[in-house]
Amino acid sequence: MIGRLNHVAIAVKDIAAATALYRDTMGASVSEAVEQPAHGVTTVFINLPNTKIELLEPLGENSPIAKFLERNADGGIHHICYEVDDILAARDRLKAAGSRVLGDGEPKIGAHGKPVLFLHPKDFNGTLVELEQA
Ligand SMILES: CC[C@@H](C(=O)O)C(=O)SCCNC(=O)CCNC(=O)[C@H](O)C(C)(C)COP(=O)(O)OP(=O)(O)OC[C@H]1O[C@@H](n2cnc3c(N)ncnc32)[C@H](O)[C@@H]1OP(=O)(O)O
Ligand SMILES: [Co+2]
Repeated sequence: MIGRLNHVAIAVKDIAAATALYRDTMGASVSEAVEQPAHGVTTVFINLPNTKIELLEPLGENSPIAKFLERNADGGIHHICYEVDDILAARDRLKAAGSRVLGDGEPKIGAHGKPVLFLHPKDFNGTLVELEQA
């Protein structure tokens, strides 16, 4: 069911500094910072030859990454995102298997303009999983 690795997300307190680190020190190609108010984060994508790194900085008062950054003061790997062909079919299969789909269970439009869903980290070996429709 799951396909390509779309991105690995890293939560950071200072996205400008993290972007400069990847661009200037690591020599990577980086996107502009984009506010994602529906998700409570600002994103920057680091484009690698085989996948992407998504930098996340909290946006607004109820950011879903705020507690994570309280617990991980230096930042850290926050989630991994797999592509699926049919997100509703994937959701229903996962729910039937007992996995918890976060939020109201309905896909939101993600950073790439495509539907996304999140799965509880406690159901996936301590890793928050995002699904994005390919
Ligand atoms: C830009 C759009 C999109 C894209 O297109 O790429 C994005 O990536 S948006 C990214 C941000 N959005 C989200 O993360 C949405 C889904 N997340 C959530 O609903 C919540 O963050 C959460 C995963 C339910 C966690 O909620 P929170 O209130 O922060 O923590 P809890 O105290 O409820 O945590 C319970 C339990 O889970 C552990 N945990 C929390 N976050 C993570 C994580 N990222 N990775 C691994 N484990 C995590 C936490 O430590 C708790 O464990 P215990 O202490 O053992 O109970
Ligand atoms: Co993501």
